Amino acid sequence: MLTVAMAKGRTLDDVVPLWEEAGIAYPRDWDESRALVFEIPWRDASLRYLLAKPADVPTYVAYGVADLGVVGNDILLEQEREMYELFDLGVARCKLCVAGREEERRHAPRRVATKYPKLADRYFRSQGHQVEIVPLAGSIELASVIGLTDRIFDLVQTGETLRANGLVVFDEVLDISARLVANRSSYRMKHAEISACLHALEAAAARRNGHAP
Ligand SMILES: Nc1ncnc2c1ncn2[C@@H]1O[C@H](COP(=O)(O)OP(=O)(O)OP(=O)(O)O)[C@@H](O)[C@H]1O
Ligand SMILES: O=P(O)(O)OC[C@H]1O[C@H](OP(=O)(O)OP(=O)(O)O)[C@H](O)[C@@H]1O
Repeated sequence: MLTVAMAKGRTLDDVVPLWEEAGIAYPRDWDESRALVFEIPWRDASLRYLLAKPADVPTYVAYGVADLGVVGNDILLEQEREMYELFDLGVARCKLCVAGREEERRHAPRRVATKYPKLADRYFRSQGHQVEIVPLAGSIELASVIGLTDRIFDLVQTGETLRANGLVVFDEVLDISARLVANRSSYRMKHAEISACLHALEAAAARRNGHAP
């Protein structure tokens, strides 16, 4: 049995087609169901999926209740838990950016709203700025719109949320995408099953990129 902690929401939506192309079994009804654990046979073993909030996926993997996890590198980098990152799935792509109101651009940053306090602090220090971090749980743009902060440090995909709120990107900091991660001891103890998953995903991703068997 291999247990996979999957980040629900946008990550899951983008990962499912790749899972399908890789031929890895998954429950077709996990969208409609309120259940959080699903078990399904795959090859000569079985896969158990845990549907978790993205920010909780590293916890399940680090504690070893999940052997594998699927989650964005934004969360992995912010949490820095001990685990192996096996593969960049290349989906659920977006960018971690610094943004704000255009008129703030010429002023040095002082206050920054974000869901990623550690990454934001590290980034602004690397730029020679010591800023006050204002941690928020969501709708980060609001902080800049109403002038609570002069910068936000947040994910941008289409740019629609920024445009709708009169904000602009000041700097693109990191490329984000969904990653396959493994618990360290699972990686040793369940190497064959994990490799089977990994190789199926690598082959599917290579076919997508047009260089593949
Ligand atoms: N446009 C995007 N905005 C936010 N996250 C994105 C975007 N595109 C991909 N992602 C990935 O999806 C993850 C967030 O997914 P999602 O927004 O479904 O969960 P959440 O932050 O827990 O939100 P909620 O609390 O609204 O359910 C991010 O960590 C990131 O890796
Ligand atoms: O560039 P876009 O395509 O507009 O996407 C970016 C927006 O999506 C995310 O928010 P989400 O919808 O997850 O809500 P949240 O801010 O409450 O987490 C992110 O935090 C941005 O606000």
